[in-house]
This record gives sequence, C-alpha cells and structure tokens, in this order.
Amino acid sequence: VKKSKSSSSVPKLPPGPWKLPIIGNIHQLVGSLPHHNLRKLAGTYGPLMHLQLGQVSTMVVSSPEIAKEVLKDHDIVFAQRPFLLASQIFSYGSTNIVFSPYGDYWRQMRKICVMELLSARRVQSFQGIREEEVLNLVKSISKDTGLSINLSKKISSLTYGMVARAAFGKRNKDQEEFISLVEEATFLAAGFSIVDLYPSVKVLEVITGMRSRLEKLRNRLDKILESIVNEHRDGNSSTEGGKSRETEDLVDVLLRVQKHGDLEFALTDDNIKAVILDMFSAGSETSSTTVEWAMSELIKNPQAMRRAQAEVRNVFSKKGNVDSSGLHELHYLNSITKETLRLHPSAPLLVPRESSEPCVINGHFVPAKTKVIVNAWAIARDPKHWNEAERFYPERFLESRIDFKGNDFQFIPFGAGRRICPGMIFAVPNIELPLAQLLYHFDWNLPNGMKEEELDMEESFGVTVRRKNDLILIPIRYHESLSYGN
Ligand code: HEM
Repeated sequence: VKKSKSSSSVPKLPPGPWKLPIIGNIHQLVGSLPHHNLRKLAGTYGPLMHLQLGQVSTMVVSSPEIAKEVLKDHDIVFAQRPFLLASQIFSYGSTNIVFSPYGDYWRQMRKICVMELLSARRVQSFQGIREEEVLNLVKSISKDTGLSINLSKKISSLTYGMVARAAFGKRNKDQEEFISLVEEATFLAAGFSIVDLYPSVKVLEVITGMRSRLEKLRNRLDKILESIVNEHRDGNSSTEGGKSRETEDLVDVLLRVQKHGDLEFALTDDNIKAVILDMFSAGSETSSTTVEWAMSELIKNPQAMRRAQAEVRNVFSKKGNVDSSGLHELHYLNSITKETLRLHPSAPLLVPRESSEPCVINGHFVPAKTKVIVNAWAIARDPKHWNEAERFYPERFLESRIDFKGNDFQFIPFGAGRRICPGMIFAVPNIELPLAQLLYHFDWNLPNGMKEEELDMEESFGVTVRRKNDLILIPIRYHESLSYGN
C-alpha cells in the first residue's frame, strides 16, 4: 500500500496512443499532414499528449494554457531546439539562429538580429525597396490584365526579391538558384523524415541519400553566400569610411558588427552566412505564403474582398497609389492579415523545442531531452476559444485586442516566449503592402468560370505550409486611367 501510494503521487507521463515496437506512433502520422493528424489524436488523448516517433520521445501541446506553460512559464527549460539532420548540415557549426540550441552564442546572435537587423528603424529603412519591388509586381500584373496568371509564383518572387534586396542591397546574379536551394532546404528541415525519427541509425542517412543530398545543397549555398560576403567586403573597403547606416544592407551591417561591434564572441564569416541563410529561410516563404492564403480566402469570401477593396481604395484614392505611410489606416486589411495567420499560420507546429531538464507540465512528468511540438494551428482553430472557429471572418479582430505578439496564447502564429519570431516587424509590411496593392489596382476572377466554392484550399507539406496547388487568377484593372508606368 505504501509503495502504490508514493508512486501515485509521482506525476506520470502524459497520456498517448498505444505504441508499436520500433515505430512507436509513426503509423498514426501517416495519411494526412502532421498538424491535422496531431489535432485528431489530441481530440482523443488531450491537450498534452505523449507520442513515440521512432526513437524520439515527443510531447504535443494543443491548448493555449499548456502552450503558455511551455513557451513562457518554463521558457528556459524549453528554449532548446533539437537538432535535425538538415539543421546540423546547414547550421554552420550550430550558429544558425533558427535551429541552434539555446546558449550564450545563440543569445549574441539573437541580440544582433533583434537590435541590428530586424529593428523597427532598420525595417523602416527598407521602405523604399519594398515600395519599388511591389510596384514592379503591379506593373508586371497589369501587362497580363484579363489573362490567367500564376499569382503564387509572382508573390513568392516578390517576397524573395524584397528580402534579397534588404539582405544584399541588390538583386543577386545567383538569386534564382539561391531561392530554389533555400526552398529545398526548408522542405527537408520539416523534421518528419525517417533520418530525423531514428537519429542514432546513421546508416539511414546513407541509404536514403539524405546526407549527400543535403551536403550538395549546402555546398552550393555556401559558394553563393561566400561570394556575396566577399563582394560586400571588397565594395565596402573601396568606399572610404564604409556606407552610411541608412543605406546599409544586412550583409553590410553584419560586416560592420564583425569589425567594430563590442562582442562577447567573434563573429566569423560562417556566422554571417548562417544569419543570412536564416533571413531567407525564416523570412521569405512565411510572408509570401501568408499573402497567398489571404488572397485565396478573399476569393472564397467575396464580401470580405469587397470590403477590403473599398477600404484600400478609399484610403489611397487621393494619392492614386498605395504607399507605406497609409498602411496603418487599413484596419480591415490588418484584420485580414490576422485572420489569415489564425487559419493558416505559416509554421503550424512552430519550431520544435526540447526540454533541457526534467519538468512537470500540467501535472504530468516531462523527462529531459523530450521533443516538444506546439500545435499552434490546432489551438487557433479550437472552438473552445473561437466562435465559428473554421470560418474566415476578419471582423472578429476589428473590435478585439487579441494580437499575435505572444501574449494571447490562443493565437501564436509567431510563437511566444524567448524564442518568439524576431522578424514580426519586418514581416507585417511585407505582407500588407503587397496585399493592399493587389486589392487597390485589380479586381480578381477565377479562371475557366470556376466558382468561389470550387477553389481548393489544400495544403502542402513542409516547415512552412503553403498552398499545394498554385493560385491561378485573372486580374482585371480597376483604375483604367492609371498607366502603372509601363
Ligand atoms: C508571416 C511571417 C512569419 C511568420 C508566421 C513567422 C513565424 C515564426 C515562428 C513560428 C517562429 C518560431 C517561434 C517559436 O518557436 O516560438 C519563427 C522564428 C524565427 N523567425 Fe519568423 N516568421 C515570419 C517572418 C519572419 C521574418 C520576415 C524573419 C526575418 C527576416 C523571421 C526570422 C525568424 C528567425 C531568425 C527565427 C528564429 C528565432 C530564434 O530561434 O530565436 N521570421 N518565426
């Protein structure tokens, strides 16, 4: 009796489905996308559930209360990121900030990101670049008015272009190749591949060809990044005193910090390459996906589309064009951004964490070295916290103070706690300016007489979840009198 009494007071592992030998619960993740399957399982086993995914002991969090415990209350314990094969290969010796384990070095890199690269002032300094790139998009679309265009491709190339110009100062000669390499690397970093589920079985890396594929990718990316860093260094040494802070691009900033920064640890060229790679992998597809989903939802919801168009046309009608200065007046558009991030968070499972020591969460025992996945997608669609949770209804945010800044745990598309996305301020205008321009200048139709309800909303697999099928639409010029400069 004594024994059973004392063992019942020790917290147990969270509940979870029955586990098969060797594979554990992997079979339960087959057939649909991970965030969908995990939500279904949480419906049976609860908001904190234990899964054995191959060799990896995993906790899945599916409620705002437990997300707060993990991401905020115990943020030091859960600050680490488990190493996936892809991140090991791309992380330049673990200095890549997105996946790096938490530690002194991470703290320094994060500080450089927040204070120097992604600060409100820096984001503001890229306003001109952003406006120019978006205007080029409008011009290119206006040439094809009345024809079917692949809007997904155009938006993706725009966002990569905006990040590329902010990072490198100009469009780079290897840009197209660079983008497709980053896209492939992001796809492989989702963490559900067989090599990540059996990390100690090294032979799998060889059998699947994953290691050599990743190494080839990394070598090519490294060459491109190396030439960019060297070109900047040569260019800066030929301009006396370097560039002014207002005209610096991100590589210039990193080179300046490397040379003159008051740093605890030296910043190597590899560190600079890792940060630049992070800006692309974390900052491009996430934003373009959001614009793509917002347009898809607006097509499916013509009333919301009309309201958004009326707002943007009203606010900018005197100027005859959309610019960054009036974006804060677009309250409905801002609600559309939020509602899109609620229903389609670009990283539905955030970036996984790992416990650095044993911990008790929601009354359950979580051993050290447990991988923790927060299903932000399921939380943001939970009918316990949202009325008509599956409906696209931007109005819900108009009168609400709920925001994505990491304090409202029912809505965490950027994560929360000490590893919250540092690119939020950079992301919002990169989403809202293109959206406002697309709505200001054009009306949008579906091709081949397709009806709104026939537009599919299927998602693809990856760290970022984008549309499975590209969004093909027909733009119709709204302002016939404007020349759009072509
Ligand atoms: C719609 C746009 C974006 C979304 C939805 C998004 C989402 C996220 C999420 C969910 C995380 C992980 C947070 C966590 O696990 O708690 C993250 C991390 C990160 N994001 Fe973003 N992000 C976006 C745009 C950007 C942009 C534009 C940049 C930079 C140019 C950026 C840079 C980063 C970096 C460097 C990290 C890693 C931070 C760390 O580990 O300390 N993100 N982002």
